[in-house]
Amino acid sequence: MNGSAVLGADVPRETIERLEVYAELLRRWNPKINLVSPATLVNLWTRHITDSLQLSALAKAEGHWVDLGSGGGFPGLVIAIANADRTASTTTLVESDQRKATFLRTVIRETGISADVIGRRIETVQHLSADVLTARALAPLDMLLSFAERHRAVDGICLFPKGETWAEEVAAAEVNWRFRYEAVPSKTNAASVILKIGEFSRG
Ligand SMILES: C[S@@+](CC[C@H](N)C(=O)[O-])C[C@H]1O[C@@H](n2cnc3c(N)ncnc32)[C@H](O)[C@@H]1O
Repeated sequence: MNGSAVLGADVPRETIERLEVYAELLRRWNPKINLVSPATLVNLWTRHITDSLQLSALAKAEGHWVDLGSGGGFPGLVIAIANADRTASTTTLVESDQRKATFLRTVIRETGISADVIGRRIETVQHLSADVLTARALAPLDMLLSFAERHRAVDGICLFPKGETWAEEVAAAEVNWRFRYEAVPSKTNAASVILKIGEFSRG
């Protein structure tokens, strides 16, 4: 299946072409470094690419987008590709596994986009001043908020895709944090949501 068949007319041709380059590289590298579960490759365009792309509609493109624990690039690299032609948008991907960081840099080079890859642990990276902070399948919400406390800009927002146990994660995080959230229904999985969190504090 190719990108235009899944994404449709709303997505610019240049974006689809870059995503197709990315998808091809991912299929080639995956047997060596397991970027995504091999069983999900058959649904790569919905399970990973569309799942990531839906986040770009939930915040303004301008500003600094930071994706933590990017792995094979979901959602951060897909968002960087979607925002590639917007000059006021920058992207940083944080991934401590050096082979995966090398993969991310390869996709950035081959697609001709610009994005920074930091190949270190989130806890050791200097404040990144993220206007939009994303992380998928990285850690429970309680820990994600600790990471966000370190890296979010004043007035920055968090977008965290979460699966069917999202309400339990919210309840567990409320033990240590005060926050309001919006649970935006996922377009790719009826049981999943994207947690959108603005202000939060320890409490
Ligand atoms: C389960 S994978 C998810 C990858 C990707 N976000 C996705 O949804 O496909 C988690 C990734 O986070 C990275 N990671 C875990 N802890 C990290 C840390 N403290 N700092 C930086 N990267 C980390 C791992 O190396 C791994 O690639």
